Amino acid sequence: MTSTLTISRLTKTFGGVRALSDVSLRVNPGERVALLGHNGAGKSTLMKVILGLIAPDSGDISVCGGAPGKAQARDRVAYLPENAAFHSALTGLEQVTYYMRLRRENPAGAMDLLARVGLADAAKRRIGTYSKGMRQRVGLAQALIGHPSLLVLDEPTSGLDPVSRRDFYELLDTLAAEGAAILLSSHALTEVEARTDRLLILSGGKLVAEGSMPDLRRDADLPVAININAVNGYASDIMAALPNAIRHNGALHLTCAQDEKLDTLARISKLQGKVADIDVVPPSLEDIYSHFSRRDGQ
Ligand SMILES: Nc1ncnc2c1ncn2[C@@H]1O[C@H](COP(=O)(O)OP(=O)(O)OP(=O)(O)O)[C@@H](O)[C@H]1O
Repeated sequence: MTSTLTISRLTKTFGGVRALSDVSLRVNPGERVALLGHNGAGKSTLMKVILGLIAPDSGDISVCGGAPGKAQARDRVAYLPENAAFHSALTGLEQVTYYMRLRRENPAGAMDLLARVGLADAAKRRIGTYSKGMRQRVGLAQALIGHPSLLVLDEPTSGLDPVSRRDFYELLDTLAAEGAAILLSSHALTEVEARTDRLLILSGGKLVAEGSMPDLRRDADLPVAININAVNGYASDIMAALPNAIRHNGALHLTCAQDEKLDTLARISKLQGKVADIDVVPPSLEDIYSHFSRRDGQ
């Protein structure tokens, strides 16, 4: 399959700051890919390079088969900035109509685009009266002009309520099912885990991890926590059988490597009658993300 976006060994330096260092990645048609990373990790710089707004120092990049910023790429790429600004006196319909004209598209399709993002009823209201979620939808309608093959979305759901977020991702699902490639940056781990196909983690300008959440969980290989509630009077017996266990707030806790989990559970099950209950707590998304996005000194 030909990738919609192919980046190979991309490097970008600002003065002495290495914003991107040897970054390689692909995004295929129909794929929803999340770009994660701490503040200053290089996400916006990567998006600006993809859009052709800034030139890399070195590396190769192909956007929809063309060079970033050139006509072939620009015709097929859409960008939604985190805080898209609109003229508050224009209606949603006027805004989208105006941008359709700029892109030499037939403006008769403006209402259909607004309907697609759930703004048909508010299309003739001034944007100044719209909520943040509604303004974000205008931005998305604008981004959808001309059926883009690649959508680059900078924190598209920040500030949206849960229902607006769900609607937003449902629309992205439809676009991906139609073949669009989607690259979105986000700090909302739970939502991107559920709603994207693949995660890319940038840290200090380097791509430090890539894959689905199960892939990252396996690669991180973080310890599993096990909490044990002892039957009254048996905590010491359990601690003697499980030397790694520590007592905290009346419960017993231990951690073990992923590949020791079944052995550890087998040892606990032999303590039947002494154990009232156990909880097995896998590493959280935040643990896995912090593991990969750790910076020096943090
Ligand atoms: N025009 C510029 N001049 C100098 N340094 C810059 C410039 N643009 C970005 N940088 C630096 O490059 C690094 C990456 O910045 P970038 O904005 O790409 O990070 P980010 O991951 O988008 O961060 P955030 O989540 O805060 O938006 C940072 O150290 C930033 O200060």
